[in-house]
Amino acid sequence: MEAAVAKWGVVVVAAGRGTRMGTAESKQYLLLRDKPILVHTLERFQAMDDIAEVALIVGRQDVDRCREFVTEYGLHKVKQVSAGGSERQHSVHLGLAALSDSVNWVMVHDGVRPFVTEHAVRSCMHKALQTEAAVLAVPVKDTIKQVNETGAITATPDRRSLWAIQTPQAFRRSLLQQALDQAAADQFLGTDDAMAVERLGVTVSVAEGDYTNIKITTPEDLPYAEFLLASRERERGSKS
Ligand SMILES: Nc1ccn([C@@H]2O[C@H](COP(=O)(O)OP(=O)(O)OP(=O)(O)O)[C@@H](O)[C@H]2O)c(=O)n1
Ligand SMILES: C[C@](O)(CO)[C@H](O)COP(=O)(O)O
Repeated sequence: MEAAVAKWGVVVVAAGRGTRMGTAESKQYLLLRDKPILVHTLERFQAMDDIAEVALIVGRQDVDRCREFVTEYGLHKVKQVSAGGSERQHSVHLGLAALSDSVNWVMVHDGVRPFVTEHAVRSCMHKALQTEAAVLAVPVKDTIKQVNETGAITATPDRRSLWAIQTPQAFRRSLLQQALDQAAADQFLGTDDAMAVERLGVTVSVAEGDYTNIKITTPEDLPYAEFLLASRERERGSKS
């Protein structure tokens, strides 16, 4: 039997409130130089030939302005802009349902990770095609301690086995669908997409990414994001 051709879709989740950022405007709409953070993120996938379509999941109150961004910034791979759920995992579940039926491989990406590189996305896609499920990650640089509610250290896991997990997270679509359906049925909530797949007993692989693929989360991330943007522009300028 002939192997089905991979058709990739991306679910970009941006329906969070950005509580840890603490700004009146949700963090995904804060301007990084001249454009909202979310637009920078969408442009990463817009530029990749092997991405067929993007489903963008945002807060219900932001659907209209995001549809306007799609037109204003020429983000024609964004085929769907729809409302998310109360938790990230619910937003991912809704995004998966919004992709065209013909999409058979999927990546999930945080709308607030605008510095992911094409090289890193490709290595995640490649690893997923080999193994069914893969996430970008970097080895942790600090020593990590487990601390109890009284503030006492209870364990120091071996750092050599610890990785900080990022997005994109890439899966055969049917596998992620099964995992999220099961998680919903069991009322299981994970903090990333891989957790739903792991609990099915399926191995999720790691593709090594970059430390610069930050999730813009707290106020001190903003000046670093400006710095990263300026560095990327300098790099592009020196290549052209
Ligand atoms: N119900 C939710 C919650 C989060 N997200 C998205 O998931 C990504 C990663 O989440 P996080 O950084 O935690 O964003 P927020 O939930 O917005 O932040 P906070 O936890 O500080 O409120 C973000 O792009 C966020 O918009 C989402 O689509 N739907
Ligand atoms: C999916 C994720 O970005 C991987 O690091 C992260 O777990 C999202 O978590 P958050 O609690 O929504 O910040």
